[in-house]
This record gives sequence, structure tokens and C-alpha cells, in this order.
Amino acid sequence: MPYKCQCPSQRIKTHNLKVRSMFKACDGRGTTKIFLSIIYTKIPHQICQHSQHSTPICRSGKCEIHRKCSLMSSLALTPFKAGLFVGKSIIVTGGGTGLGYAIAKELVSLGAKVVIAARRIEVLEAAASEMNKSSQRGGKIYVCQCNVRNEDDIQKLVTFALETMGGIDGLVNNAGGQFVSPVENISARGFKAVVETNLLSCFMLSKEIYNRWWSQQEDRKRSGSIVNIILANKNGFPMMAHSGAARAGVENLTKSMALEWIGRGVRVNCVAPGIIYTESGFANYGEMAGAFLSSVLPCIPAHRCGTAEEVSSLVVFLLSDAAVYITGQNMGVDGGMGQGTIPLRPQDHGASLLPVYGELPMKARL
Ligand SMILES: CCCCCCCCCCC/C=C/C(=O)SCCNC(=O)CCNC(=O)[C@H](O)C(C)(C)COP(=O)(O)OP(=O)(O)OC[C@H]1O[C@@H](n2cnc3c(N)ncnc32)[C@H](O)[C@@H]1OP(=O)(O)O
Ligand SMILES: NC(=O)C1=CN([C@@H]2O[C@H](COP(=O)(O)OP(=O)(O)OC[C@H]3O[C@@H](n4cnc5c(N)ncnc54)[C@H](OP(=O)(O)O)[C@@H]3O)[C@@H](O)[C@H]2O)C=CC1
Repeated sequence: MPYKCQCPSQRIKTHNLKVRSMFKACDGRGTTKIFLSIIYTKIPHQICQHSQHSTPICRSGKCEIHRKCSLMSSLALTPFKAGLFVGKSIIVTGGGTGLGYAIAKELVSLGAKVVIAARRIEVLEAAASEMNKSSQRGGKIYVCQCNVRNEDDIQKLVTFALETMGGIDGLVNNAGGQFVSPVENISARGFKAVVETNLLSCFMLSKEIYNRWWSQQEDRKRSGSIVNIILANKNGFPMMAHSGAARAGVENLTKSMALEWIGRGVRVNCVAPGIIYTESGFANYGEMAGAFLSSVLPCIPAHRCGTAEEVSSLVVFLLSDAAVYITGQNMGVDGGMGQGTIPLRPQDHGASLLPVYGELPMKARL
């Protein structure tokens, strides 16, 4: 099947725009879509000539287009100035995959020392060896196995970070997740597991670092920044109610910590991603994910998923001194969804809420 190129290379050439990152997706029907996020760095012309994209699609990952896609991904750069995080030490939980990986990678490319922590050590090690290739100016990734639901593991993580990096300037509470279920089918243990994974973990790790490091610093200039990754749950989170509730807890905890710790120079903020395509994240939902994506994309004002790098930029900004007057906030990265409800649950239940007062005209019904 001939490949229909959607690459906006003409625009890039004409306006000399800058390209930061690329999102590619095979739709399984022989078409590869290439989305360019036209922002920061200049795309080399030889990579993005319109004519070079008229190749038939393969799904092996080895064709010319895939090669160019990978090349483009590896060109993804940061909008922040080189060396911005030199001398800074940061913990990113869940940093071996998806959003956490993108955040850790951007930080290390800016010179930070970063501990990535999660349960699967082999995933962390593979990620670290990849990321260390893009490290700049002394940036380095260290790995630490940690189940964030376990308080002993949390204490060991903080000990490891202090010993290897000599301090902690930033924390990204990104590890998290949930499973899909209607409320009535969630067991108490299941609900508790999700609350522990997303809320208790954030409380335990933030507190541990505060008590052992931030509260001990004489020099308040060496301040701390915590960024909590939550999700777009402003109007509830049907089919993942446990997670919606846990993240609402994180948002409120964020405000309390922000107000209590501001005197110690510690800032605390939330980032609420909308629907961000990460291979690892979506793999948790198996076949449901594909169907979900096709029904949900038209409901996103931007008509596309976000990329991990688009979340990472905001997280890195909040960690940086550029955000020194920002604390207690929750910011969405959601393509215009306004941190609203993700329509996980199709409303195909019929007229279950019948009007009690008066008649509802036919045209006002589904
Ligand atoms: C309707 C359409 C759906 C579309 C799907 C696309 C969704 C896109 C959403 C976009 C927004 C959000 C994106 C993301 O969050 S991406 C990140 C996703 N990553 C993860 O979720 C990974 C982490 N998740 C987990 O580790 C688990 O879900 C959990 C937090 C629960 C931990 O599980 P674990 O097995 O370690 O827990 P326990 O062994 O302690 O078990 C405790 C109880 O939990 C019950 N449980 C666990 N998994 C499930 C399940 N899949 N379904 C039902 N119940 C589950 C388990 O049974 C235990 O309870 P019981 O003893 O009572 O049985
Ligand atoms: N992708 C999206 O559309 C959205 C994602 N989010 C949130 O962003 C965060 C990252 O998601 P994403 O990167 O997409 O998905 P991933 O599944 O790739 O990331 C989840 C990460 O958390 C780690 N993790 C999960 N449970 C634990 C645990 N108990 N202890 C330690 N680490 C744990 C996992 O590693 P391991 O399994 O090795 O422990 C994994 O690295 C999550 O909190 C997610 O809920 C929010 C909104 C939208």
C-alpha cells in the first residue's frame, strides 16, 4: 500500500520552524502517521524531505521510515538551557518506563544526577544504560529497586539517594497506576492497593526526604521541589474510581505540604496528564487500549494523545529554579481536556434517570 506522507516538512522548510520531538504510530492498516512537535530544535533537512517519505510501510521496525522515526526520536531535545541541572540530584519513581523515563532522560541531558526507582530492576538497568548515553555535563542515572507501597523500601531508597548523590534537590512521584473496573466490582484490597500505590507512596517518600534532608538544611538556598504526577480527574474518574480518589488525595496533600514546607524552601506541585501515549502504560490494558483510543481521540480538543516529552517539559520546569514562586498548584497537560473526565465508560445505559417533573421532549433524549 502506498504510504501517504503527513510530514509537514514543507512548513518546516518554509518557516524554518523547529522540531522538538516526534510521535509515530502504526495504525495496523499499513499507514504510519508521523506527528512532529514543532517547537524547539531545528530538524536536519535530509531527515525530513517530503519526497523521502513515499516508501511502503513495513511493521518490522526496520524500514526506511522507521529508521528515520527512530533517528528523529533520538534527536528529541530539551527546550531548557544546557547544564541547567548541573549539581542537582533528583529521584524519579517509575523512572524506567514511560513518563518517568522521559523525565529522567531530560534531566540527565541537562546535567542532573537522577535515581530512578521501581520494582523491576532489570527494566531500570536497561533504561539507565540507555539514558546514560544522552547524559551531559556529569549527569548520571542510578537505579534503585523499590516498591513504593513498602515503607522499608522507601527508607532504603532515600538512604541510597543520599549516599550516591550526596543530597536530594527534587522528587518526582510518578510511579503509579490502577486497573479498570466499575466501582461495584472493586474489592477492598484492590481499592487499598491502588490507594497505597498512588497516595500513600507519595506521602511516605515526600515525608522521608523532608525529615532526613530538607528539614536539616541550614542553607535554604538549596531548596527542594516535589512534583506529583496525578491524572485528569477533575470530574471523577469512572472505571478507575479508586485511582481518581487516590489522586484527588494527592492533589490535596500537595497543597498541605506546599503550605507547611514553604518555610524550608520546599515547593510542591502536581502535574495532571490527560491521555499520554506511552507504550508501557497502555500495555497494562491489553486490547482495551486500542478500542479506547479510537473512541477517545475525537473527544480530546487537540485530537491526539500527548507525548511523554510534552509532560516532561512541564515537570522539568517545575523542578527548576524558574518555578521558584510556584507552589501548591495542579497543572494539566491534556490537549485542552481541562483536566476533565476521560470518557472511559460509554454512556449506553438507556434512560435510567427518568424525569420526575414534567415530560422530556424526544429530541432531548439519546
Ligand atoms: C474501559 C476502557 C479502558 C481503556 C484502557 C486505557 C486506559 C488509558 C487511561 C489513561 C489514563 C491513565 C493511564 C495510566 O495510569 S498508565 C499507567 C498504568 N500502569 C499501571 O497501572 C501499572 C501499575 N498497576 C498496578 O500495579 C496494579 O493495578 C495495582 C496498583 C492494583 C497493583 O496490583 P497488584 O497486583 O500488585 O496488587 P495486589 O497483588 O496487592 O492485589 C491487591 C488487590 O488488587 C486486585 N487487583 C489487582 N489487579 C487487578 C485487576 N486488574 N482487576 C481487578 N482487581 C485487581 C487484586 O485482585 C487484589 O484484590 P483481591 O485480593 O481482593 O482479589
Ligand atoms: N500515560 C497516561 O496517559 C497517563 C499516566 N498517568 C500516570 O503517570 C504515571 C506514569 O505512567 P506511564 O509512564 O504512562 O505508565 P507506566 O506503566 O510506564 O509507568 C508506571 C511506572 O510505575 C512503576 N510502578 C508501578 N507500581 C509501582 C510500585 N508499587 N512501586 C514502584 N514502582 C511502581 C512501574 O515500574 P515497575 O512495574 O517496574 O514497578 C512503571 O515504571 C503513572 O502514575 C500513571 O498513572 C496519569 C495520567 C495519564
